[in-house]
Amino acid sequence: MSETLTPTTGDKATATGILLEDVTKRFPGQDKPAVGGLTMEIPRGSIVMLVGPSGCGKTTTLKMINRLIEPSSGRIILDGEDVTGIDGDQLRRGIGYVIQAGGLFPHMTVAANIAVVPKMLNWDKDRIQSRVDELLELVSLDPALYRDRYPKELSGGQQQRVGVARALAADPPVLLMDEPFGAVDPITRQRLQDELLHIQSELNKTIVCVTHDFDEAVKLGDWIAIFDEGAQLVQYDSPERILANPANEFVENFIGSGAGLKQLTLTRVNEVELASPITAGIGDLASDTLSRLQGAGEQNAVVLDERERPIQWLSRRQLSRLDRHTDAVDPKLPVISEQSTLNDALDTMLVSSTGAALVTGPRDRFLGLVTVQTVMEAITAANDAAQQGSSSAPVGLNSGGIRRGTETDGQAAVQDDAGAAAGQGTR
Ligand SMILES: Nc1ncnc2c1ncn2[C@@H]1O[C@H](COP(=O)(O)OP(=O)(O)OP(=O)(O)O)[C@@H](O)[C@H]1O
Repeated sequence: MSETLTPTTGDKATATGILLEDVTKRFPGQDKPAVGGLTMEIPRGSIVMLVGPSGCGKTTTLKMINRLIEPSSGRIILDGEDVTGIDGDQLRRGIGYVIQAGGLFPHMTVAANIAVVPKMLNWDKDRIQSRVDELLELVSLDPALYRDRYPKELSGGQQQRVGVARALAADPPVLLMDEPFGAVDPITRQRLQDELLHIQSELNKTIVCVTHDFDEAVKLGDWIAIFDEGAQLVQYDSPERILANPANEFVENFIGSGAGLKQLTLTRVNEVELASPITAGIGDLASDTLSRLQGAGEQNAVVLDERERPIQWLSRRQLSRLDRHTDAVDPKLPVISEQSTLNDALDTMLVSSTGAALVTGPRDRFLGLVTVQTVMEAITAANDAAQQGSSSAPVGLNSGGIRRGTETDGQAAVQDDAGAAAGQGTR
């Protein structure tokens, strides 16, 4: 393990999306550094969540990556290139940045907001226009409806989506997000999280995201960095291992109660096997559907519209009173996305008291059913995996903040916990 502990060579940096190397930030007039001697690998193509108490240095760490805040010392390396000294504006054009409530320019339309960076990069008009529409589709906003609106004509969730589209406009390899879903209601937040995961499964960006919400960190993060004051890394590991083996009492308190239930947040619906119920189309004879149900020994059938989206979920009894399936959409259908967590699935099932939820994929197409039974089996599997998981965590350590760190400081800190950060070794 020890050869992976000193990420100071060019080779190592190339394998890493982002590398913070012994980075310190001191603000004038503050006696302690906001970020003290932080060394941290952000693996390429992964989502790293930064969590920790208020004022511990999360945002400062994030903003040093795109140099909105200049480090007092240390180096920032992006895809193998030391960017600590390059022009900040140029650097930021290559890094997507999303802040709370989208941070949109109020006097510009949605399209103009998304086009800001492509314009700076001198893209031609047609290319910008088609990119804007493509991105609006990506974040699930109909371009024809939304491209000419102003931010104030959008809901909070829609503004946030446009913020994500804007950050992705020039297809940057790195996306920085500061409390991106902090300003929206819990249901919208869940949807936006699911969409981010959808987008990430397509685009595979290197994402660093600050959040106050530990559940959000567990849901979105490939890796979670838990900071204490001065951006001292207390633990940097997979959500599974942090939940199963919190490094110390600070982390335990941070996780809060219900670590067992939080395991449900670790598994997404697309990782479990879905059941395939009987389905029917609009206009089909209900009696046919009923006899197929009876033949299969099942109780409920799903009615799909012409684009294969679920619109009704009917029991034998409801079917027996029907002639043909109509196109009426049941607004109370227990539908979840394949990117939803099993926690979300269980919530949906409990509210609808059906013991199952309908799962949809891209463009809301019906994929199958997830049942309580599936959820229970997945919890057992997740627990087993957390106990056995062996992939090593990225490097993360502090050199000691105020006193500049030595090699020995850093190594001692990491060896503490099999590669996971354990800043307490140096404090
Ligand atoms: N521009 C600044 N000038 C002086 N001190 C600052 C400045 N920005 C941040 N700080 C201080 O640096 C420390 C870290 O702040 P930072 O915003 O990074 O914390 P955070 O973990 O993101 O907090 P929160 O969760 O509350 O957003 C805090 O003590 C803060 O007061």
